[in-house]
Amino acid sequence: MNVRYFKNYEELSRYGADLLKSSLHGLGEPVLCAASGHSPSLLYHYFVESIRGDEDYVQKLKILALDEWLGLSKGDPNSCESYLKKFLVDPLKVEDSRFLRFDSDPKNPEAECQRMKNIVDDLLPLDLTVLGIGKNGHIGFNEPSTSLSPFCHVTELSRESMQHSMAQEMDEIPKYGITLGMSEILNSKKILLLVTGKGKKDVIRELLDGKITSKNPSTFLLLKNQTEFLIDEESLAG
Ligand SMILES: O=C(O)[C@H](O)[C@@H](O)[C@H](O)[C@H](O)COP(=O)(O)O
Repeated sequence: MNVRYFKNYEELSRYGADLLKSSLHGLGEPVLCAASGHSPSLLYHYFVESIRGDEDYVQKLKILALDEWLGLSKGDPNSCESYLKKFLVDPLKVEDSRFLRFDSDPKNPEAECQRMKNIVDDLLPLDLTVLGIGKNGHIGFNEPSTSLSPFCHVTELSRESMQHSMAQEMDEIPKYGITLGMSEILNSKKILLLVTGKGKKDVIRELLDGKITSKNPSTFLLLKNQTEFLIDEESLAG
């Protein structure tokens, strides 16, 4: 288990951004699968700063959205699509065709899952996936349950997800999300799990205990040697 501890969010983000840059550098057409939310925001900022001038790198980069809130109208500022545009796609000027994301308001959500599954299948294995961890141990919108889904799927959001900071400004909080599944996430050459933020102490302890359980989906990352667990010590306190 590759665990690295940091004093705070700032140090974790700087380290993560360097790791992201060095892991993707030199690859033909690097695919970055990207979470939204608080955990990766500063990391994305440092990553963008470090590669902004490198046209060659940026032109080849593909950004794949990890998940999306279902039912938000197109362009909703609180969507994962808008978040990734703000933090990665726009500042790096990634071409629209290289930004692969879910439609937050599809007519047929199951067909949307299949569309994204086909896209992901063509990209596998993903070069690098950046994840945050939910207060209940979710990764993407793979919520704790008796069973987990391997591929893109529609998921009923947990109370913790509906109370997520991204949901607080929404006119109406969605009850469902759409997300890459566990197999697709684990089919990344490298994974960075960013462990930062309050209210996660218990799920982190469970993860560090080293047992795998669908009640804490993040523990499945223990199956993957190429996962780097970057832990902000403040998150262990509360
Ligand atoms: O936002 C996302 O793309 C993910 O669906 C979600 O799994 C998130 O990474 C965690 O809920 C942690 O969120 P914070 O980083 O905001 O604590």
